[in-house]
Amino acid sequence: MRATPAIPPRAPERALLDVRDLHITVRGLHAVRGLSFSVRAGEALAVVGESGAGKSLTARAVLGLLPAGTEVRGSVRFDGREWVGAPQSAYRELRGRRTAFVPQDALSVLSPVHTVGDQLALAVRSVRHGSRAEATRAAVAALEQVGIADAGRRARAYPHEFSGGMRQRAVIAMAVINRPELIVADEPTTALDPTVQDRILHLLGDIRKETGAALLLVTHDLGTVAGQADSVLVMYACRPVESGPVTEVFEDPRTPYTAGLIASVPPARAPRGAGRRLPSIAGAPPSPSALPAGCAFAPRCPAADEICGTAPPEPVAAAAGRTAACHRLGALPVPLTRLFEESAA
Ligand SMILES: Nc1ncnc2c1ncn2[C@@H]1O[C@H](COP(=O)(O)OP(=O)(O)OP(=O)(O)O)[C@@H](O)[C@H]1O
Repeated sequence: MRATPAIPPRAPERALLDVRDLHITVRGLHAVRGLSFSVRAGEALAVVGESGAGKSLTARAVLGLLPAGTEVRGSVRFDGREWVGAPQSAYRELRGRRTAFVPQDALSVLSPVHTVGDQLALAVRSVRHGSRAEATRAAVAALEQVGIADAGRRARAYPHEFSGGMRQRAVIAMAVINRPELIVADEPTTALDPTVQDRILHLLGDIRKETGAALLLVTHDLGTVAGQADSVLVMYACRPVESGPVTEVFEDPRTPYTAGLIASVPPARAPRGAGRRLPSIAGAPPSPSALPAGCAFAPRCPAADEICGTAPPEPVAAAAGRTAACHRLGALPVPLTRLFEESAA
């Protein structure tokens, strides 16, 4: 039975961030199509999917950081206020005060000509009254909070004098220094050495819990989601595929795409690539400019049927607090991850 509407109704309990039927068109490319999700105060939501799914555009749309010439339709409400169509001046007020952005590349937000401490102090003074000395003390304390040793001295260094991991720590310090209610992090560790990635992700998770901020975390790596997020939203080729609490989605994925992503996550304790060959999803996602008429995952899906070529599946309620978009819901093998383990054998 498919009685559930395609656009889920607004959450009864008011969400801090509530996105409904978001569409983003960038330079004529319809790159995000009908995305709905919400994040409650203090909650961490991970948005996961392969390259080109539309994750970064979604994260940037929330903060009004989209490139010029981008068209946004739908609704993005932060604390009940509608932001789609708001002027940039309003977004500037929101960013840094109530929300913060952690990008992939720290150098895109740190200025090369000011010391790290001065930049942090400036961030403090842009929203709080107080003396220069107080702002500098807050900057040093924030660097200590993100685990930078000898923070007083380091605050006087320039970004290029920091390692990549330290720069990303400084960006996290900058993001949390004004105690935002929402942190949006777009692949915050992708640019880093793999040995540093886990530490930075854990730092972000710990800091978020300490400050009580909500987190919207964009990642292509489902393996990082388990310890860092409460809920997950899986995207594929511009559209939502599945959403729900992380533990439930991991234990019991409802769509073949999510199952394929889970099957290819290395076992938690094994070093990456060690042991058995991990099954992966054959093929690559389609380009957003050439999506098939039906389900965009059908050409790669071991469970695809004729119905899958008819139209893109709409997300429907799959269980309490969960949605799934698949024409074959209810007619799929259990557990779904077997689909991919068998195809890799
Ligand atoms: N400034 C832009 N100009 C033109 N096309 C863009 C622009 N930004 C994104 N796109 C296109 O929109 C689609 C979605 O991009 P987005 O960056 O949101 O994907 P993603 O899921 O974050 O993938 P990745 O992990 O590779 O960043 C892609 O096809 C991308 O090429």
